[in-house]
Amino acid sequence: MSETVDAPVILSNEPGSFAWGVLTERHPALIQRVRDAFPYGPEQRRALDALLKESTEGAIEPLRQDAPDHDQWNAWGRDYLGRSWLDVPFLWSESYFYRKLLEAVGYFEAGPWQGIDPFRPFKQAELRTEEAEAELAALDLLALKPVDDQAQALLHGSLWGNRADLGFRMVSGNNGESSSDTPLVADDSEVLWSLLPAGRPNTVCLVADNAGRELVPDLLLIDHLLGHQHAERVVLHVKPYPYYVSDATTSDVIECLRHLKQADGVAGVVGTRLWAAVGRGRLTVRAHAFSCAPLPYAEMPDDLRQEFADATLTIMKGDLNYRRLVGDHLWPATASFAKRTEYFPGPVAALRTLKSDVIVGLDKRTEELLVAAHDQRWRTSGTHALIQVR
Ligand SMILES: O=P(O)(O)OC[C@@]1(O)O[C@H](CO)[C@@H](O)[C@@H]1O
Repeated sequence: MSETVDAPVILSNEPGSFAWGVLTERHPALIQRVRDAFPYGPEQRRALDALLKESTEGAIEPLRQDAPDHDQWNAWGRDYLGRSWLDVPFLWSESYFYRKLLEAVGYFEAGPWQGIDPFRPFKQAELRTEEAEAELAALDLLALKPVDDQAQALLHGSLWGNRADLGFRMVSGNNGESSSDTPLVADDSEVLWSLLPAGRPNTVCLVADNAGRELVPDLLLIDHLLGHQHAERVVLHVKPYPYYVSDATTSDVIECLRHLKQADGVAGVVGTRLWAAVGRGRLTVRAHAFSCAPLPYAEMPDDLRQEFADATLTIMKGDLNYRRLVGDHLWPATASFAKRTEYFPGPVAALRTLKSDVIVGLDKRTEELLVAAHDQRWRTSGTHALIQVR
């Protein structure tokens, strides 16, 4: 099979497949959770029920005529509206589901529910778990270690933080604990550090994934990059609106910074430093509309392309960003990461735990060992992780 031409686009219509499970099990469970988490009135409850019915039994319907992005989604969905949710590309249907969930709860509509993040209670609870507290307390000990060890630990903290994804944990039963003793299936961390020599005017774009227990370690890594002159400036890309359950928005960044700032010990010092870095423009938060587009990064608009082109390194966090980076296709696992990302306008690194079928850049031996030990579950179970750089 020619890796660049023929790898099939992932759909959700194969019973038992990962994508099928997301649409038929994960999404209904999420609707129920959101319904239970807020005292929604009859209008929102009816709309949530309608979304459940539509997404499990019906055909894909357009957004409300008065939705601000109605025309945009109609254009993106030209080939998909009216079809079964299971029969269209998984990346598109999953992204559209989150957009429709916001419509159901009145997120964009003038009125009392406007701007209320339906996932906020779950994100908030995340920050206050015992494990999250322990992770912050561990910074006091880490600060005593050699700087290189700190750097590697913070990189791994950010990487494994990606396992703390609420959508994933709702169904897998995974408790979000780190598997950081599992060897990475690909590890280009040396290349990553070599791209960020200290003392140069480097700009790093970090394209965030989840809030809470992923965003906190991302911020800790950013503080290290700034503090040890690996970056003069960091641009933190977040979602312009709630998405994929726990994806970070600007509000989540503020919440995490406040949380850090109020913590004891080193965590509190880091929080104060990051707060000041935002004030000085060394850390910028960016919420580009394309971050919530149902499209691969290969189709990014020119302004975003220019931003990534200008960066010394772009770090893509998480599974969804990985799917968008390499394309949501069933590539052979040994397909080249460099080739899949050659369109990207600058150096790019992926930090991701494996939570969907997409994977490239493995060597044959690694793939064989993974298949022998775990059948195909290693691709989606979140027990494995990678750092890939081009
Ligand atoms: O991007 P993230 O948070 O790492 O992962 C998102 C995720 O949990 O959601 C999708 C299924 O709902 C999959 O792409 C992936 O497993």
